[in-house]
Amino acid sequence: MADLPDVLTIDPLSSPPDASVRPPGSKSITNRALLCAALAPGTSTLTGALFADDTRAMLGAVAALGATVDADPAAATVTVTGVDPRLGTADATVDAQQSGTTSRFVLPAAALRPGRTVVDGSPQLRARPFGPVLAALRDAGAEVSPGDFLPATVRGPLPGGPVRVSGHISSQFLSGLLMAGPLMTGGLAVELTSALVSVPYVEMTRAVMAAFGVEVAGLTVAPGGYRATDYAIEPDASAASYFLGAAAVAGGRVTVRGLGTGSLQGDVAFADVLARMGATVTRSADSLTVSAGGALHGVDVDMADISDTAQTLAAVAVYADSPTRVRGIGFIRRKETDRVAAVVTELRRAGIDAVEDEDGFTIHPGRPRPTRFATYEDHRMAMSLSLLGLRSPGIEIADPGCVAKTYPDFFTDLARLS
Ligand SMILES: O=C(O)C1=C[C@@H](OP(=O)(O)O)[C@@H](O)[C@H](O)C1
Ligand SMILES: C=C(OP(=O)(O)O)C(=O)O
Repeated sequence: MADLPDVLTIDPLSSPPDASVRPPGSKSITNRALLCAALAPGTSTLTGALFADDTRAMLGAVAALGATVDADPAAATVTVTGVDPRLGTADATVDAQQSGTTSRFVLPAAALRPGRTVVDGSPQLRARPFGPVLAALRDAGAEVSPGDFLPATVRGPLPGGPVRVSGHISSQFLSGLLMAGPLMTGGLAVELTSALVSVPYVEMTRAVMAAFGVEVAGLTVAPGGYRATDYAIEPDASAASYFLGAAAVAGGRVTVRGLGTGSLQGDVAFADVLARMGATVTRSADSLTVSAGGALHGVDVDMADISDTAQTLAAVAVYADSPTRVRGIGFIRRKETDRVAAVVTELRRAGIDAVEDEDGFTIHPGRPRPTRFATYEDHRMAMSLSLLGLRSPGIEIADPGCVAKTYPDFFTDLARLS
């Protein structure tokens, strides 16, 4: 990662972008593939992997579970030799840093180990919810420390069987349980006790598990095991939203290479939201292009399935010709920060009429004034608000280094649009 200053000024583009970009590997796919590979006897090679704080946290986590990892960041490749966690009797600790996926995915896998595993993370992660996955692991027969937050200690064996878990806070609890499912003695049958958010991420879990030889039928996994494989990871679709958003904001064209019609990532649907606003979207087997030139119109959209792109849309909505209402995302108040409050507060700081409600926000178009944006230790605040700087002068991003969570070279890649 390039050295970043404490505050970064974003220079407006001198002309509309006409660019082709390939963001780094998907965080979500990398962290699933790392875990499945770590649970598979034999050696798997992952290509196109993301190297960022969240995936380094998972690399550390799978090593703590006993897997052998050999990472080559320059080649975006990781070789993983898996182990059967049910043989792991030594005590272990996992530092999940700020990573929701690492922590929520590794807890069920760690609970397969007869040794004790302590899972902890940053103060930010300690404030995020863990109650549903910890309760489900207690249901499934693991020994789990009391409480609903990190640090948490888990210990197997994990008999499995029927478990109940909520879906309305995060889909990551369900994904984590499913991935440990084949190694639970009795397999796993999950019953959701509330409506699931972020649904495409559970489809992604099924797809990655299938690539490693495990089928999920509905929410049921039979006892069995993973098979080591070589696995290619697509570029990150949430990261791509900033470049597609840039095309919309600056009235140009951006192609994202590597995100084709067969993408496993729900966030590619962000392009469809831009299409509803008036942009043109073109898809091929291995790319996604957004071009914009005319007026952008506000939309009323439920983003419960693609909530990592809600802040991107908030930035784009500033330049539309009518208000944009985003619904269905109350649960993003418990991500890296309260993202609803944070994005509304920052846009208001720039003089934009932005209004929050319990379930989302409304952005009224306007002309942002020169502003130093706070970023709340949230990579997506930094990346999305930087889009305003591509069109409006005097936009500064405080603590730009927070993008290291998922996209260390984001600002270098953004500068390539000019
Ligand atoms: O499973 C995943 O890889 C993710 C699921 C989503 O979280 P929630 O299910 O908590 O909404 C998303 O916001 C996160 O960035 C990654
Ligand atoms: C919510 C996010 O991450 P996580 O939940 O994996 O920490 C994100 O990357 O926007």
